[in-house]
Amino acid sequence: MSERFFALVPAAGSGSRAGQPIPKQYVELAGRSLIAHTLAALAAVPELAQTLVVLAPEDARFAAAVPGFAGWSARCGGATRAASVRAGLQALRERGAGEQDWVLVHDAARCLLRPEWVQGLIEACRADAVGGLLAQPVADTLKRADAQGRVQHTQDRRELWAAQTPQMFRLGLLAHALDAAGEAVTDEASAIEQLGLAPRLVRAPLDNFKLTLPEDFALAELILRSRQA
Ligand SMILES: Nc1ccn([C@@H]2O[C@H](COP(=O)(O)OP(=O)(O)OP(=O)(O)O)[C@@H](O)[C@H]2O)c(=O)n1
Ligand SMILES: C[C@](O)(CO)[C@H](O)COP(=O)(O)O
Repeated sequence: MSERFFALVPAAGSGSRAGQPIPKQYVELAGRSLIAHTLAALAAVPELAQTLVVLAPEDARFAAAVPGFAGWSARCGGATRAASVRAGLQALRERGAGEQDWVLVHDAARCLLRPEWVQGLIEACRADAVGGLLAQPVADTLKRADAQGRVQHTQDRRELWAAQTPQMFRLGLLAHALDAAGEAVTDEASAIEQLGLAPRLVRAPLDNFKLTLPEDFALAELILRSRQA
């Protein structure tokens, strides 16, 4: 069987930094839930065989937030993003995904995703021995701070990129990397790097940002509405 591409969407977080009354993935923006925007973008990527959403075990909102969702969901989320992704990889295996299939892990909370960015990542990485991720070269001048909030020094930014998602690796390699890395890694690429491998960086736009803080929601809504106009 030829290799396939699966999307894996961790959506089991609580959104503790977002200041919302419900988990941030279920907040409504421009007429539908944040996660519904994310899944609509993935559904428009023809290369993807299927999308699996990782939910918290106690999740009771998904079905109403994404009516008619045609992909897979599994209530196997863990205490950390890494644990949720590991459980999601196992859920993909149980649904027939193989160790050589590609998995594109994408945060539910990056709801401004566009299908063409995903296609660009796939094109750039499908022949790559390691895999890669969407990312953006850092544009601001970077300061390292001390505990009092005063500048210690200015960091050279020339080789620095901000990691985004999707992050795309073969299922078997990613599962092995995450098992070895433990809970502390904040993205898939970090786990792969710890194996001594170098994921490919694929340049992506700034508006693929992750909704994390309260002020991110108004900006995301503005962008989503401007796309509808
Ligand atoms: N235990 C966790 C933690 C996070 N995520 C998911 O990973 C993505 C990125 O994580 P983040 O932005 O940190 O989300 P939260 O953990 O929900 O936010 P916070 O850290 O502010 O609590 C989100 O789509 C989130 O739902 C997950 O599936 N399981
Ligand atoms: C995966 C990620 O979105 C890449 O930038 C990020 O590392 C998630 O970090 P968080 O602290 O779990 O939000």
